[in-house]
Amino acid sequence: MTTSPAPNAPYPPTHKPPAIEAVGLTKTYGSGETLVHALNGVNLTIPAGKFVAIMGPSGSGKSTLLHCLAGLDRADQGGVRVGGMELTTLNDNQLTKLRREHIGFVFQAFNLVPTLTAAENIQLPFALAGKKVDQGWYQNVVHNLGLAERLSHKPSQLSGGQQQRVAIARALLTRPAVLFGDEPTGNLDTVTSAEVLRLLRTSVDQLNQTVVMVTHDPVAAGYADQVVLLADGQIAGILQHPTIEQITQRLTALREGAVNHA
Ligand SMILES: Nc1ncnc2c1ncn2[C@@H]1O[C@H](COP(=O)(O)OP(=O)(O)OP(=O)(O)O)[C@@H](O)[C@H]1O
Repeated sequence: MTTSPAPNAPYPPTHKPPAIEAVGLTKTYGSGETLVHALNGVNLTIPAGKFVAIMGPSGSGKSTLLHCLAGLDRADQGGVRVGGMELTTLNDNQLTKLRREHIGFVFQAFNLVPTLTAAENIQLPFALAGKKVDQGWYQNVVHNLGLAERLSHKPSQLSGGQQQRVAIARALLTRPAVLFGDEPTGNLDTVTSAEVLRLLRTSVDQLNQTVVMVTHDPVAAGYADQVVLLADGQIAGILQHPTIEQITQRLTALREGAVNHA
């Protein structure tokens, strides 16, 4: 016989609070005839220690959602909690501090400092904050991302994939509550892109990182545990461990829907 837990029973020891909880997010741009509902009541929970891809037709609100979740932009209405911290009530200085200390970013452009070595780039946020790097964690990250042999190289001496690995290592070094990627493989060829996606996967599987990535590429999204589909600023579906074919099918249907609505 199975019994239900008491209503206020503590979570089982394996339960982790979600990495992100967004409730009722709305964001509009413009007014009158040019009014656009970029986000139109988005409710989304992202579990900790998972790899999540955000997909949808062009203009569906992916970047707006990512920016609101990452504290880079503010929603007009609704709440966002990241790692248990409520973002919406923070002022600009508090938000900047939270982003610096608790949130990691990887963009399409690698954003490395050309005059610094890979090691210096990875440790730059700590140098700027005057904080000491946890050497054990640094070695762990560098080892897991396969960068040990490249640490004294400058960005110009590294391939695109290696530069993105340095950017990922830099983001992971602060042990962010969430690592956000905005088209992190958008500038990479297919082979290098696969290498970077495998490493993001490794950061989830080996380092217990939560990764949230916007991508247009069903192959990239195929590395994720969960694909969140957006259409017209709303959640249009969530796919758990989808195949590339399933992702492509759903995206095609959403794009056709978007064209029919236009
Ligand atoms: N700063 C802005 N001013 C006015 N409209 C904006 C602004 N930013 C975004 N929008 C509009 O909000 C909607 C959602 O934009 P968003 O960039 O989030 O979509 P997206 O899904 O990331 O698109 P894409 O895949 O083309 O990058 C679009 O209609 C866009 O034109």
